[in-house]
Amino acid sequence: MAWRRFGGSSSVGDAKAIDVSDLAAALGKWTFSADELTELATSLRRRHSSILRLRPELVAASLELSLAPIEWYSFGYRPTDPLARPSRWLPFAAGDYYLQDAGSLLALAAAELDSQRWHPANLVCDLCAAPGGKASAVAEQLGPAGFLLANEPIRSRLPALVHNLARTGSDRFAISSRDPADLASELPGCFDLVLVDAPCSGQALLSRKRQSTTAMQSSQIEHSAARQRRILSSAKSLLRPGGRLVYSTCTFATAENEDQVNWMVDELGMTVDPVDRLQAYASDLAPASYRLWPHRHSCAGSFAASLRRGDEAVERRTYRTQPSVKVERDLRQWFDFSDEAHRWFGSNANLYAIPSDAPEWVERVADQGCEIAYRTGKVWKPSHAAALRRSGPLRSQQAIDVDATQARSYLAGSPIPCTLRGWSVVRLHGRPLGWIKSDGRTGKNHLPAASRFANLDSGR
Ligand SMILES: C[S@@+](CC[C@H](N)C(=O)[O-])C[C@H]1O[C@@H](n2cnc3c(N)ncnc32)[C@H](O)[C@@H]1O
Repeated sequence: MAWRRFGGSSSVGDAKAIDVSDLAAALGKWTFSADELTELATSLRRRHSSILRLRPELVAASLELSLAPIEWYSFGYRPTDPLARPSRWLPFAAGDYYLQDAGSLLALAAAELDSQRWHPANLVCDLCAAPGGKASAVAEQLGPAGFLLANEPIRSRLPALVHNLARTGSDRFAISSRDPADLASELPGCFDLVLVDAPCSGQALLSRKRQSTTAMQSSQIEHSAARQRRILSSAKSLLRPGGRLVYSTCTFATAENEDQVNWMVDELGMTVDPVDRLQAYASDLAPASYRLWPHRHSCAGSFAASLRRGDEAVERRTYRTQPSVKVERDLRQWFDFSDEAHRWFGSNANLYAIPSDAPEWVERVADQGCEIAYRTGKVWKPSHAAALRRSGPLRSQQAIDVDATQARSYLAGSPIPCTLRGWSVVRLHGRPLGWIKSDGRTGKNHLPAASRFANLDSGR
């Protein structure tokens, strides 16, 4: 599985100069003064450092890092030192935070994940989920009865999604890889909240050097806008009456942003649902629409909007829970499978667990969930995701606690001393890091190569 790393460099990029008139045309109906347009063009050549999105249960002060809060999202923090490399800090390897562009937090703020209005029992679909920047934030905020379906149609993008969801330690998610229209015909009216973080022309990615200036071309913008409308129609069908849709992009073109909001109101009959505390970022071109700009907000830039499906009746299907797959005997050595709290699905190569109160339809559409075990040849092994789980009776029966020095050594891939025999989870101050298998003296390191951290700073 590929682990997506988000670097924290703040150096000035060497991206090609951006033609100001091309930029003005690409913005569409949005207008800036000549000076501000030049400022924006300059800012698009600058790389903005990633920020930290903390686990909701953590208090920033407990990390003993020098951080300043992000204004638009309560769990977002920026290192005060612009040269800081938070991807090299031990708390990152231990799963205390996710690194992403501050602009990505706008959609989370629009979904009100960090507010009193968030409902932990929500059924959520992230329709365009990889690599999981938003899906992982949702998974961390779900409580009993809540569930996330993270959908990503491009299969090659699934490993990063799988990995980032595993890092949350939650089991309240499943992963599908369907075209949105297929999913909508399988699961009409099933969700309280659908996130559409749409594929787009990606003009904001210019500053992260993950997009070329073709992002400015009208053909690219029109192509993206047409695809977004198809996805949005499906997203509406997935919502229950009154359910919420949060639409977001990382591009500046109004054709892919405010125009789409107006289209959803006019053509799909949706209503807008303003987010009061985002008023400072409100767009004048459509209601309940918010923007961040690289030259104003020290991020790559983003757009988010909040809408609701009307109360019209939706014909819901009934689903029957599929019987759990039979759990083989050798899996019982690590976990208690006798509990009624879980359902199991998978194949004879991978076993996934979901809480037994997860929606009945999960096994119909899911390819993966929280992986508990996988088989190589005839031998079952416990999965890395199972070690990282932070709740529930499926926790390993055995764990060993290590200090920061041992944790760094383990995370770099080294064996560690362990007097327990067999499989144990290695923990740092209660945070699970991964598996070892010990002969009673030395614990062999079972961290997947993609989850190792060879260059952690020693002081943090
Ligand atoms: C902006 S990215 C999503 C980022 C993700 N939400 C996050 O926060 O990490 C858009 C995603 O949509 C996926 N995608 C591409 N075509 C799609 C389609 N027709 N329907 C749904 N998603 C699509 C892309 O593969 C990509 O992973």
